Amino acid sequence: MNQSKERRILNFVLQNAVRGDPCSVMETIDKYCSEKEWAMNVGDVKGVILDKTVEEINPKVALELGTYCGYSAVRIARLLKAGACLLTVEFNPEFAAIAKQMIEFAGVQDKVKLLEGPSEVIIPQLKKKYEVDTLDFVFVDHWKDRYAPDTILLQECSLLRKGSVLLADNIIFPGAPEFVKYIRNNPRFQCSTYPSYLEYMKVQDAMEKAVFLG
Ligand SMILES: O=C(CSCCNC(=O)c1cc(-c2ccc(F)cc2)cc(O)c1O)c1ccc(O)c(O)c1
Ligand SMILES: [Mg+2]
Repeated sequence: MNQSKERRILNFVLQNAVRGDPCSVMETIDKYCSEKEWAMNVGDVKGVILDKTVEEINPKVALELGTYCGYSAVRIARLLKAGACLLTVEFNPEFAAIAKQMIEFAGVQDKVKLLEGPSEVIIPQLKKKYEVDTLDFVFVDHWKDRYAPDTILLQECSLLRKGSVLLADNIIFPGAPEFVKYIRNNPRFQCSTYPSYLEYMKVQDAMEKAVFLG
């Protein structure tokens, strides 16, 4: 049976990156996806915006919606301080299996908990099943029509506290118009937009940062 693109990306990392070196894993994925096969990782350009946001917040508890191959989970986890953790949610079992191996190869598995299932099922479980109190940082990068409902769900589940930061990918391309309309018109969020480019392409994209005001 022919391999999936995600399996080809993982194999390229296993054969070319340095085990235990998150930067090597990120660089190797970026090399493959810019030279061989495009894939929907946040990538090296928007990745710098993600890095700066994580470094500014220095989260103890971070959530990622949309793991895919684990690129941004590795990117975020490498910046987490001792005792901090990233919970990352992936709906697709094939992607989750790839991401698990990618996270382990990068050596960040002790900081990352990969949760497999739909975000609308996982989010309501975070407090009781995964012992989360509130989230310091949320990277939103899953199905674009889930951004708004899941932001509402995070609030309904009391998972946000004054100062919690959401960072949403792809608000220009593919776009998340319902989310942008919801978050920018919501007085409980302080929003800022970071223009950038779609991963590995000369196509405009942007990230939206939203600080929950409580
Ligand atoms: O992860 C998923 C679904 S797949 C990843 C979503 N991401 C995208 O669709 C995505 C797409 C593009 C893109 C696609 C086609 C183009 F022509 C150009 C760009 C770029 C990105 O940066 C992306 O992030 C998930 C769904 C439900 C859950 O409940 C859950 O927990 C997880
Ligand atoms: Mg994305």
